Order: sequence, then structure tokens, then C-alpha cells
Amino acid sequence: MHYSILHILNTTKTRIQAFGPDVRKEGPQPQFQKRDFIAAVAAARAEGRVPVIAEVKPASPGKSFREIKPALAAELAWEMEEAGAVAISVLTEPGVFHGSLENLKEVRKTVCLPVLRKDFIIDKVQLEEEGSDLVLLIAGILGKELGEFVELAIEKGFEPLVEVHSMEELEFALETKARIIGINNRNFETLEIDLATTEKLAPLIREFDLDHGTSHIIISESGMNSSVDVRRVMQAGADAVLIGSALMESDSIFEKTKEFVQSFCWR
Ligand SMILES: O=P(O)(O)OC[C@@H](O)[C@@H](O)c1c[nH]c2ccccc12
Repeated sequence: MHYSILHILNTTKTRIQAFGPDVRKEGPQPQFQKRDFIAAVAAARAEGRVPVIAEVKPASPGKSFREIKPALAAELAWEMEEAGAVAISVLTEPGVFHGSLENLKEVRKTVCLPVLRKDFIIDKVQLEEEGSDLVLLIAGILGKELGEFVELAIEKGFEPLVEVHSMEELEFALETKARIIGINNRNFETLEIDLATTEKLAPLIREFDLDHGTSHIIISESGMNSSVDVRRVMQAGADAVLIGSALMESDSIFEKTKEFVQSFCWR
């Protein structure tokens, strides 16, 4: 695994041990009505929009985009929503990605869209932290514990998005109750991007669904910069895309989100 990911896992562990989950500091959070991501994807598709999960991402390993405090996070998310995004992803990992739970809460308060918590969930105690509709669970990090984390997330009212990068991880993911599978085009070992990852794995999910009478939502994640990239992964069978860097690097979050939203025609 890339050194920066190992670093994140270590610091996340230390942080949980030192402080506990946010919920312990703040007391129980008010229960809120969850927003239905699967319905939002269906609605976008019916309207001819590409379901784009737009990500509020202050930094990534070795790269800093901009400092994002809660007020700016909310402003960016609002632009993404106005431009037709189907959901907002908010980085909450504070070390390498410079994210925060405060950003997540402010975004959730501002927009009407479902919100995904983008973090490295390695301890069940993190699922006590409220604030999002969906939660990311990374198959390559959770390994054999993935199924348990998926069930606990569902029990806590989250929609789990299980992220995979290889056939082995996909097999694990398909054994769980997760309805949403994210195919990460970025390799965590090398941080290299290859959109062919979606072309390789998406058909396997479709095949599994046909054989088992199930239906998964497939999200292609990472490394898309243009409408050409989006068309490529949609043609490979993705139902939705997750985009961060290209939005953060653009001059207009609104225009760039719109470009992705309009980049593929369903008919
Ligand atoms: O910035 P990109 O290349 O558009 O990628 C977005 C998203 O897929 C990426 O941020 C991501 C995918 N899986 C993760 C897990 C943790 C943190 C971040 C991520």
C-alpha cells in the first residue's frame, strides 16, 4: 500500500484512540431523515442527466487544491447542486486530504442532495459519527471484515458504498449486502489511474446481477477529467461517476460540474 495511505490508517487509528468519535465529544446528534441516493440516481437518469457525485476535496496525496473551511465547502456544494450533481461527496479525513466532519455537516445543512462521507473507516466507532447519508467502505482496507462493516453501516442508517479496485475485492463486495459498488480507477499501491479498471470490473457486476437476480449501482471513481472520460466509463457500464480533482482544479465548479452532467446521452 502507498506510504501515504499507510500513514492515513495509522493517524486515523491514533485519532480514534485519543479522542473517540466526534459523537462522544458532542453528545448524541439529532436524528435526521436520510436522503435516498438510489432514487436520486434514477431521477437523474430519467431526466437525461449523468449521475455525477461531485466531491469537495481540499487535497489528495502529494497535492493541495485549496484550503476548504465549512463555509466554502457549503458554497462549492451548492454550486455542484445547482449544476445538476446527483450527490455530494465530502472528504472528512483530516491528515492527508485536509477534510473535516465540520465540512460534511455544513454541506449537508446547505444542500438537498444525498451526501457521502469520504473517509478511511477502519473502526466501528466511526460509524457512530452522524452527518452523512452514505458512507464509504474500502474493501482493500477492511478485507474479511467488510461484510460486518456493511451490516453495521446499514443498521446505523447509512447507505454503504463499497469501493473495490480488483477482482478479488469485487468478489468480497458482492458477498455483502451493499447495493452500491464503487470501482476505483486509482490504484492505492501506486496512485496510478487507469479507466480500464471500470471496463474490466463493471461487466462482472452486471453478469453477477443477471445470475443472482440482484441489481447493484455501479459508480466509476477517480481520474476523470473530461466528458470523453465520463462517456468512456458510462459506456463500460457505470451508472454514475465520482469526480473530485477535475472540479477542484477548474475555474468554475458550476460550469465543470455541468459539463460532466451533460456529457453522456442515455438514448
Ligand atoms: O479526484 P479524483 O481523481 O476525481 O477522485 C475522486 C475520488 O474518487 C477519490 O477522491 C477517492 C476515491 N476513493 C477514495 C478513498 C479515500 C479518499 C479519496 C478517495
